[in-house]
Amino acid sequence: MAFRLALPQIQLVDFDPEGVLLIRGQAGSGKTTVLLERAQALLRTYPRATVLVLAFNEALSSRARRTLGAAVAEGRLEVRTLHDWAKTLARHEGVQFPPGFWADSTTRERFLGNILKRPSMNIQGTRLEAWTVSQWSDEVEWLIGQDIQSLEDYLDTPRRGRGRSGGPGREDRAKVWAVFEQYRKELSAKGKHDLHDILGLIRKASEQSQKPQPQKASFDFVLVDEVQDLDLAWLKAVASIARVGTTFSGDFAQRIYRRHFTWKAAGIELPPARSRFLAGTHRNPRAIVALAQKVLGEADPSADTGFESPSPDAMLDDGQDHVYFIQHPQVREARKRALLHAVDCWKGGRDVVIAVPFRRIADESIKVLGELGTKAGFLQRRDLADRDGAVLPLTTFHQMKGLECEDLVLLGMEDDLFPGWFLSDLQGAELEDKQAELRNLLYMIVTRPRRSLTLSMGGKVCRFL
Ligand SMILES: Nc1ncnc2c1ncn2[C@@H]1O[C@H](COP(=O)(O)OP(=O)(O)OP(=O)(O)O)[C@@H](O)[C@H]1O
Repeated sequence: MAFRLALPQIQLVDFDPEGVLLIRGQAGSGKTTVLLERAQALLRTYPRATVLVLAFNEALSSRARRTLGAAVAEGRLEVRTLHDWAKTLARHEGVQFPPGFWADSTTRERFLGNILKRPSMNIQGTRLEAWTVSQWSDEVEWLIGQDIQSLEDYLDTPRRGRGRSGGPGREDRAKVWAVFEQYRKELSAKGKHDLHDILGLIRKASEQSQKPQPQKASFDFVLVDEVQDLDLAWLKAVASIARVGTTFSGDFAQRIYRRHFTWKAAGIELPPARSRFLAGTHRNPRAIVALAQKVLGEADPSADTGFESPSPDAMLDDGQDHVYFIQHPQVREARKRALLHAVDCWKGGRDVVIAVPFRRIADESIKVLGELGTKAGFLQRRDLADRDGAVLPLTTFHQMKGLECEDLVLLGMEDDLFPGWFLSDLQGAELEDKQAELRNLLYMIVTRPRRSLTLSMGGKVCRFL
């Protein structure tokens, strides 16, 4: 590590290893750094302990592996995504994964589409008839994510959490439940498993091993990054792994998916003394933090999870302006200028990333860059985390979660595109929920760069800026 940890960070690295610790903090405050340092400190203190680091996705597990290289190589510590861990566990217990085992959202929608055509589902003539397959798929994902096991549970579960306000009324839930049960039955009959259903997979492994806790399910210490984006069912799965202590880190202002949990519902005791906040940023210059604060506005993503807005203290400040707006009445021209700026940075050997709200804009931009003689590529997952400058990287906002770069260029900051495109057809509480989620997404993405942020927009500027 090229720097010394600050005192509040050291205190969290060394914080009592037994029980639960939650490390909260604003973007760039060093949550992941502290989490990974803590994993190493635990190994130093308890050389025979088993340690599992759960990263949110492949890009972040790649970052963690790089930092924890030696311990991973020696087999003293495992770094996995939650999905990967559940899969390894299930495989160890003899669960088979034949081709086509996983039902992703496209497969889920196909199954649901077929089920919904059947008159026996009794949807005709109800409000549910107006639902799109993608709304059905969202509701199924919510049922899985909240670990709802019966119609009674479904009727009793409050519609809490962002993105849930528009759920079906009580009178329609029995019908939704029938569709959900049918989906599960048909999926199982075809030997498939819903990709979102991690807890279900672990339960399958338990049944197979005929033990309450399958072998290899436990580690002495578990450290979980980006906890804000876990679903309740995932958190329940995680909560049962550690024999001694679990450390979570996360920032609820960066919750960018429609998922929700409460610690209590997951069976996790979290006394206030064990929920610690890291203030300040070690990543962003002052101008970027100021913009990030504006983006977040008055948002309160979740009162029960202890959100705090970014602090103006401890920002990096070298007296320069690091936020650039590229505005032009024509979107195409604004984008071209922003792309040329990115090319300049890239040719100057800087670690620049271009991020866009939709894949389509990335593909169009790669074409434009090709015409300008620059080799650009769409990168995601590990390729993005391990980028080496061979191509000028483009990616979507979500892919940059937990990552950082030197310079960031954002395309598509026109209001009718971001957030407008995502909000069409929404009203009332659902509209507000979605807006809040997109604010978080924009907050996350604008806080990625260490040096400069460039935003391109043609026409009306994104309302969050
Ligand atoms: N004490 C420190 N001194 C200097 N740099 C630091 C310090 N702590 C962390 N950093 C650096 O600051 C950056 C942000 O750290 P990190 O990614 O751990 O923050 P985070 O809170 O997890 O961020 P985010 O929530 O935005 O993903 C990294 O480049 C990290 O190396």
